[in-house]
Amino acid sequence: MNMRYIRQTVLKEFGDAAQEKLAKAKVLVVGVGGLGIPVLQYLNAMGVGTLGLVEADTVDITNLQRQVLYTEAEVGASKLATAIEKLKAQNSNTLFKQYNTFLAKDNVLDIVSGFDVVVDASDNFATRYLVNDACIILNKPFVSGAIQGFEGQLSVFNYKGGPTYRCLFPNMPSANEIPNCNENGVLGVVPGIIGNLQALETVKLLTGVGEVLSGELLLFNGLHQTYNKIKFAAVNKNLKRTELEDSYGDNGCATGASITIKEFKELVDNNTNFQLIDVRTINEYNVYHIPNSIHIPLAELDFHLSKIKNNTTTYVICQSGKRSKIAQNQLAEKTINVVNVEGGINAFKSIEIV
Ligand SMILES: Nc1ncnc2c1ncn2[C@@H]1O[C@H](COP(=O)(O)OP(=O)(O)OP(=O)(O)O)[C@@H](O)[C@H]1O
Repeated sequence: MNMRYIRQTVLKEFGDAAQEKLAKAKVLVVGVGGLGIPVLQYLNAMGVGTLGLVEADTVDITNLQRQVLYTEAEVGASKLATAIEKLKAQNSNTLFKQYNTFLAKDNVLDIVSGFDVVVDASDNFATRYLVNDACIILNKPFVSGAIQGFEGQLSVFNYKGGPTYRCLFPNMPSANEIPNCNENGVLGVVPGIIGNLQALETVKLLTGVGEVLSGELLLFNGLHQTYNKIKFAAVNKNLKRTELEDSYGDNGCATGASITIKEFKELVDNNTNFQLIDVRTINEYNVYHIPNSIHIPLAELDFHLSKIKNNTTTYVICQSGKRSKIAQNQLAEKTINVVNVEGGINAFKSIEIV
């Protein structure tokens, strides 16, 4: 008998049988932020045998009000490395698989295939649809959580033939339907609540104890302390899929840091030491560019990675902010973290004139 887990194995509904199932389980957690941290801490504490972590972001000062695993001293450090170190100290029996990348179309099937369950703890639609579609192709359930403001949502998708994310939300919202993440506040404790509920659903799903929240969406409102459930049905055409979509757009605002044009302008005006990659075409670059920027057109990015030094903060800019976002995601897949300059040269020129 393993004393470590006695307080849960003593529960007659749980017992040694459920504990053994946890020990054999392999769970992939996508994103080690507000939701991913409580998910990982509890699954690790409770004895899930293998935990996979996908993350390529670094700790930001604005993360600390909700990402409670990280400390002030770790601002700027890799979330993945920092989290793994702490989780290993928490439970040395767990096998950790680390993926220092953002989950993307070209890596999702490889990564997800090694796990029994996926917990989506990311914060953007592109990743949610990607996880959903990969889980359908590979026939894996996934535990989904989402938060905004004082509210959160929770459901388990693709569980034993149950509805998928697309049965509830058939298509990815267009860019102008997605709120700007900078305006997207969240009360620190809310991801803690939803993340813990995701951990609970994962444990139930793995052990067969209790009822899994499949075909139902839990809506949590922190201001009124209400938990409502709505039921939804499977839509046949969404249950089968053999291929990913051609594109999942970019990963929204969450997959990499960005800087407002005002903040960026201050850096330029103060001659702060940084590296700026300009990913526009040569014509655009010749018309106007920020002094000392390094020109690498987006289409040639992969061939010029050696031009990007990794010992300084790197910003990436284009004309309006769209291509630079794509470049940022492309670089993130090569585990190169860059900061996107919001609004690009257009925005830079407009405040230069003011
Ligand atoms: N495709 C992805 N693959 C892996 N991790 C992802 C992916 N998309 C988002 N994430 C990660 O999920 C986490 C979500 O955390 P959270 O919602 O608390 O916000 P954040 O991105 O850390 O902060 P902010 O939104 O304030 O910039 C982030 O650490 C982010 O890097």
